Amino acid sequence: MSALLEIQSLNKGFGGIKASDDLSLSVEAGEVHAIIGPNGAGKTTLLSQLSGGQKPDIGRILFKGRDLVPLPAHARAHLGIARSFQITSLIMDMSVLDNVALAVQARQGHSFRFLRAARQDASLREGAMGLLRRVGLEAKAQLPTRALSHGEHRHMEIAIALAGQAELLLLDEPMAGLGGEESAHMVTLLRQIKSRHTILLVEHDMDAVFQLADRISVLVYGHVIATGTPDEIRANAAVQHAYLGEE
Ligand SMILES: Nc1ncnc2c1ncn2[C@@H]1O[C@H](COP(=O)(O)OP(=O)(O)OP(=O)(O)O)[C@@H](O)[C@H]1O
Repeated sequence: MSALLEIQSLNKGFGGIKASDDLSLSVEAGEVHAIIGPNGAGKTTLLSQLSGGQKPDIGRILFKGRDLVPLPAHARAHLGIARSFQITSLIMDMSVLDNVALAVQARQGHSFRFLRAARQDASLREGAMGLLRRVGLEAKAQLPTRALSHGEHRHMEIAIALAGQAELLLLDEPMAGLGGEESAHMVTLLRQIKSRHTILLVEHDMDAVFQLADRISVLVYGHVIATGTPDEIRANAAVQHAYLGEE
């Protein structure tokens, strides 16, 4: 494996708070790399710096050797990085299919998102149906989005993140708010996705993290205190002290 993403000495402060503190880690092509850490450890701030929502004060983010820091969010998306949001971006009054078709259209580089065009364009609809099939929502394509459960909305968000065929998916708490059965469905879905995409996963659900991750990095006060396989992280005394011991 080779490093697809190399994060080098990121620093990001908010007033006196160091949200990223000399943060370095690498994500290998093909792996699921989970970021765990207590509330306020800087996980969301890290994702924002990767997707382009925020700029680091200092540091480099190399994606396939190219520094992303000077690039705006849309340029990073164009290079093959997609982020799914903790806060849903779905349009509830639209059908499931239309939501995903718009995402396919947007990722094809159209600067405006016209619903009418998305509805009439067979290739967009077929692309969107293919994505809905991948996340198990094909049968619900014509329903209004608001008719779906919270768990199904999270699956839709994964379909939207997949619309751009990104090489690297940044997933922000995909398990948030899901019940037991819904979480199990999401784990199964992410396992399937894993074969075709590299995934950086921020997640509080430790069962899901330990089932899915090839490697885990533990963030505490903006700094990576350990990176390793799930077994290595479980056995790491500093991690147990800083985080897992609290569970
Ligand atoms: N825009 C901001 N302005 C000021 N402080 C901020 C801002 N964004 C984040 N912070 C602070 O930076 C630190 C890291 O926040 P961040 O949301 O990245 O943590 P997190 O690990 O994602 O937390 P959680 O697990 O609760 O989602 C926290 O102390 C937070 O209060």
